[in-house]
Amino acid sequence: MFVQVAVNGSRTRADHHRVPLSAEDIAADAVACSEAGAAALHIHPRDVSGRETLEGTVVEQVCKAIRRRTSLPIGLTTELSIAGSPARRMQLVRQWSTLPDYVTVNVAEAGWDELARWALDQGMGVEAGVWTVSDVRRLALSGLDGALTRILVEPIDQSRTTALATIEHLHQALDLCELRSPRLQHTEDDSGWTVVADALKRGLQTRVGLEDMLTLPDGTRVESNADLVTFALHNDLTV
Ligand SMILES: C[C@H](N)CC(=O)CC(=O)O
Repeated sequence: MFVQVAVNGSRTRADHHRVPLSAEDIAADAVACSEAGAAALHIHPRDVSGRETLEGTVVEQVCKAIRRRTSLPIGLTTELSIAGSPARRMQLVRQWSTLPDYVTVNVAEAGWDELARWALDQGMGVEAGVWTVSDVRRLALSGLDGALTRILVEPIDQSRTTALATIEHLHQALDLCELRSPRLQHTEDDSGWTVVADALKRGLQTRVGLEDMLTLPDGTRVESNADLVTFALHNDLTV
């Protein structure tokens, strides 16, 4: 079972007191998640004030702090809202001197394909996030499928029922377009565990973490990212 952990996203300490923000906190969290059985990381680097950033100095600190302590593959966000514009995003990532193992690229965002091709040219992996059937078509037309680390199937801001319907449409479109990259399925908040359970039923990779959910399926608040990983790996969510 492949469970990635999204340790922080845009969450703040007001959301959860143990959201890791500094490079050292993220590295310590990564170690705990690795020991709990996580297969890979998804991280939003933060500056000293805790704000999300794609600045090269912070990316370097985060990657180096993690690699000093664990060999878990490191994935970084490239969310457009963090950089502000596609041009600024490219300017920032081109300054990275230490590279993560892969980046997440949202196909709905302007400039996604230039960013994905640049990342592949640098030897990084690319996770391509698809939110709609239009994203799937765009991804198919790009011809990037064979080069991707995985496709992220991500219904955004949807109720449980709507999320499951969207997922079904996304998989049908991916099949129709014959996109063969491994699929990881996840979403956030109330629908998070429903979508994880559906991923496991389908035999797909999935993702948990404080970015995606702050509670267990029964509403109990979790203490840490490692608790979420442990729960996903040691409970039969498919029943
Ligand atoms: C909508 C999701 N938060 C997208 C995600 O988790 C990947 C990313 O950082 O770009």
